[in-house]
Amino acid sequence: MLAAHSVTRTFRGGAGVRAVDLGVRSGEIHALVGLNGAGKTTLMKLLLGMLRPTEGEVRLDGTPLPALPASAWARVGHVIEHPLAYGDLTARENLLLSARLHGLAATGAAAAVDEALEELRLARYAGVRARRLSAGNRQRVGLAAALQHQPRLLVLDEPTSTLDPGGVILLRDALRRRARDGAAILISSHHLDEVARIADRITLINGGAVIGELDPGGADLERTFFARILADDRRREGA
Ligand SMILES: Nc1ncnc2c1ncn2[C@@H]1O[C@H](COP(=O)(O)OP(=O)(O)OP(=O)(O)O)[C@@H](O)[C@H]1O
Repeated sequence: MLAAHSVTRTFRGGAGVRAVDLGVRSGEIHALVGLNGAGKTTLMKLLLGMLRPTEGEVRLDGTPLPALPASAWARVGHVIEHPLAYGDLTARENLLLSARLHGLAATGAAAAVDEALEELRLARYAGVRARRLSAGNRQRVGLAAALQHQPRLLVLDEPTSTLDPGGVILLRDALRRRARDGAAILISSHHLDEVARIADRITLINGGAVIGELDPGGADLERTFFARILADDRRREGA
């Protein structure tokens, strides 16, 4: 559904993303893992058209992003860096706004918001202004906003970074349900054990490049992760 072809975007100083090929298929949860600064967020921004590649291209359903009609984005959900939450609006108002921005009509939006509040166990905070919510509950509001319009593509950057264990399980179940219904899902994470539980495919990114995949069912994922990164660092130092 979503495919990056040889995508490059470098910043002044040399950091960025280089010649990345990556696909996200319908019905699949695909995880991106890498160290801080490896390029995960940059790649996700490129995949969502928030950043333009200097080389290569990204396609959604075979169409290059610049040629997509605005309506194509209505069935995409994402959380990149800061979850959408206007501080002065309540959790419910934030979700209603996001639902309408994703093209849901007023009645459908209200029902979708109620379901999302329930799914992310946010109902008791529905009337609380976002700026008064805890970081974890704000993240839940951002995730609810990304999930509630039943997107066919989800791109979530570190979606569990501030969630408690209950929130992690809720999100895991929510993503599994979406994938079962055919959504294509890309997540980034630092939590290898959690990634192993949820991902069908794990791509390893280091120094802005994809350096391979990890087997989600493999033994000692952490050890393999560090060994692969170390080998790549050594290879590049030697190059
Ligand atoms: N707008 C920018 N201008 C210059 N450099 C940037 C910019 N955005 C990102 N970078 C650099 O690109 C590299 C990749 O950053 P990115 O945020 O994509 O990493 P990440 O894998 O998401 O890291 P983390 O796990 O810490 O969130 C970093 O070295 C970062 O400093």
